[in-house]
Amino acid sequence: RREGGKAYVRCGSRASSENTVRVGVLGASGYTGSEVLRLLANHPQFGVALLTADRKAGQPIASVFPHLATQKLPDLIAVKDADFSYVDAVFCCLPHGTTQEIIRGLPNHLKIVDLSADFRLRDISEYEEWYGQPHRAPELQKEAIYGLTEILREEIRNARLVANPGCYPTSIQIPLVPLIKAKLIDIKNIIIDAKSGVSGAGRSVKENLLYTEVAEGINSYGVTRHRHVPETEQGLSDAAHSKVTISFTPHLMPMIRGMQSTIYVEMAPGVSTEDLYQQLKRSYENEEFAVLLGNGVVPRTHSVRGTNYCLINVFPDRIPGRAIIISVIDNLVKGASGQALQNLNLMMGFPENLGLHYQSLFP
Ligand SMILES: NC(=O)C1=CN([C@@H]2O[C@H](COP(=O)(O)OP(=O)(O)OC[C@H]3O[C@@H](n4cnc5c(N)ncnc54)[C@H](OP(=O)(O)O)[C@@H]3O)[C@@H](O)[C@H]2O)C=CC1
Ligand SMILES: CC(=O)N[C@@H](CCC(=O)OP(=O)(O)O)C(=O)O
Repeated sequence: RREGGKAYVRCGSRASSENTVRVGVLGASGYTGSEVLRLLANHPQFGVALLTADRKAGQPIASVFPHLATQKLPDLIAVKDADFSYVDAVFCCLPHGTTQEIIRGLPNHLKIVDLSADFRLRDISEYEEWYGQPHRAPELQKEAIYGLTEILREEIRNARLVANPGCYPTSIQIPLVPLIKAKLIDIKNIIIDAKSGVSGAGRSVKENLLYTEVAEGINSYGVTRHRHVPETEQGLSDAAHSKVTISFTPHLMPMIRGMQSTIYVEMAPGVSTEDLYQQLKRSYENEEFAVLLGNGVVPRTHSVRGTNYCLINVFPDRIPGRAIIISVIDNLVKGASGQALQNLNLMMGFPENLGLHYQSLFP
């Protein structure tokens, strides 16, 4: 189909409609960009209008990602060559730093979901401290809404620019925000042991991501200092109306996708594990993608592969007064592209679950 002289391609196989939302994917040759395209293949309202890349600009997407050869998609072009006048919304799947420069140059009519960290931290000086670079679009930071859908749904609906959360902060905040709001846990005594699949680090070549260094081993990284700490503390502190501090250690696991956060908490005096469970049950009983397992079932990354679910459960610790919470997501879906699509659905006035009806690929 052509409009304004440009080809755009509707995803999926359903009949086209004049109301199709024309979506651009900036950074389509990366992991989160290609994951957006996988999800859009089943979206009834969004059509892909534009794909960009940097080094791979000029190539057909199928030569970068053969699994996308089954979809009719535009070729990858450089951002500078893109005509945004025929695009309604963009997923910005670009590296931190680069993103600010590119987003500040985009026209105002676009709805933007930014998957990078560039607009997640409200405090610009905190961004500059943790990301080690000046912020080049502080004026846009003021209008950005943090895209943790289950917590900030109403704000997201009216947003033009959504800062999609990081994968670790998503897996941590979904279980902890309701518990903190209800004052059920000690906000100075939260310990998080988190693990990620290697796709969490993106597709660009890095020595520590070679198969030889990732397979058959576990690598802790960012020990005592990881940039997801301020992001997570910002969200948890909002819930507490007071400064929350966390101990957080991420690990790189020899798996492609998936993320688990095992969270150790001290309960407030008189609070039981059952109270934590009941609070999460009340908070998420009407949520499609935040699911409390119950019955002592242990959440597994295998259960969320390719899905937008966050599976959670709560367990009593052997130490009285303490509890263990386990939360799993797919880092590329609820931790990135799936939550981004959930947010754009809301921003465009659609049900938030459109195009997100996936069960896990198991085994
Ligand atoms: N991977 C994950 O699980 C998650 C990632 N994120 C965030 O999402 C964003 C994208 O991540 P991911 O997809 O993993 O990254 P990748 O490294 O896989 O992809 C990056 C994309 O950006 C393009 N790009 C790189 N530099 C430039 C530039 N200077 N100008 C224009 N385009 C450029 C690349 O093009 P080319 O290939 O042609 O070089 C590629 O398409 C990052 O900010 C990341 O932190 C957020 C949550 C989870
Ligand atoms: C395994 C791995 O390296 N993971 C990345 C986190 C990916 C993510 O959520 O996000 P943002 O980069 O968008 O913040 C890391 O620890 O930096």
